[in-house]
Amino acid sequence: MIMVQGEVSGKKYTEPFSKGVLARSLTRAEMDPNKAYTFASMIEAHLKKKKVDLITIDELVEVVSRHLKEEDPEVVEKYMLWRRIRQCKEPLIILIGGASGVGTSSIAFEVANRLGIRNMISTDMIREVMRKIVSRELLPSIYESSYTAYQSLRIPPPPELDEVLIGFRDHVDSVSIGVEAVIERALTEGISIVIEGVHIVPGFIREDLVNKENVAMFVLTVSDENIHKGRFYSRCRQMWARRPLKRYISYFWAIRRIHRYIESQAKKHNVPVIENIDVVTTIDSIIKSLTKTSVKGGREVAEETE
Ligand SMILES: Nc1ncnc2c1ncn2[C@@H]1O[C@H](COP(=O)(O)OP(=O)(O)O)[C@@H](O)[C@H]1O
Ligand SMILES: O=C(O)[C@@H](COP(=O)(O)O)OP(=O)(O)O
Repeated sequence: MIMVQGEVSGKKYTEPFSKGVLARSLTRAEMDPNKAYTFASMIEAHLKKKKVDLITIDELVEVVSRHLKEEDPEVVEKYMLWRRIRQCKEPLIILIGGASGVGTSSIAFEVANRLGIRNMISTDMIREVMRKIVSRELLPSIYESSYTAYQSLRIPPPPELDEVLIGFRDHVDSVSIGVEAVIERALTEGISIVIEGVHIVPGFIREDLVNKENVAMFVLTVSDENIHKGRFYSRCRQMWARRPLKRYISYFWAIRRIHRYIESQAKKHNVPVIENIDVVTTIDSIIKSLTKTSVKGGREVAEETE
């Protein structure tokens, strides 16, 4: 049997070589699942032929990338990027924001999947919990949607100010307290997590949290209004969708204003803005950006995920 030796927090461990585990990491680098399994079997055969009975993870990665270079040069680049992110000692907290409908939940799911992160929460859920704790009288804006929050303002803003944005800011300001609590808990427990939704707005979450090396924020945009509108149609087509299309379409004008505001906040706070047209391109830019910024130095693995 071939044993693989890894290291967690300075402690060495060994486990049997698994074609399934290797194949899964290759599919995360976008290799076709069937091909990934065949490739993993080929690596196993190669190690057996070389009479290897113990191999370190680093050596295994070297063997895999050497063979991958011949097989599929594109996958090797993605595989190495994925490895670098996994080599971070700290938990990874990924925040994905954007106006309703730009694709934060779809992209968060894909990113979590690609990185093997098992925890994901939407800010809508955080808001829902907060609604059970705080009364409507005390905090009326969180009982609204982000794009209708302006209707709950107790004192109408002066006419020169945009009431939609005043309402939105109020709404996000409150939900951000819940978002901060989730980030703090994840940091304390050492849990990697993806948090997504319209309440992830640059400038609203405490700086001491967002400035941490292992906390990364992204803002998604869809510049073309028609494409953005189309996303509501595609979302509501799903059989289980319970969100009324009419509501999003009738407030689409407000959602677009919020879209512009979130984008401007991202630019002001140097948060990467990613145009979410093609899912694969969006995910690739998030993963690339993560290796450049939040995972500085490529440190030793905290294998939470496998
Ligand atoms: N890059 C993309 N290309 C095509 N459709 C997308 C893309 N991102 C999201 N969608 C689709 O757009 C709709 C809205 O996406 P969703 O993730 O629910 O948005 P949000 O969570 O930001 O409101 C869904 O039907 C989703 O499948
Ligand atoms: O407040 C909001 O803008 C949306 C955000 O949800 P997503 O569209 O981003 O999933 O929630 P709603 O109140 O419509 O359920």
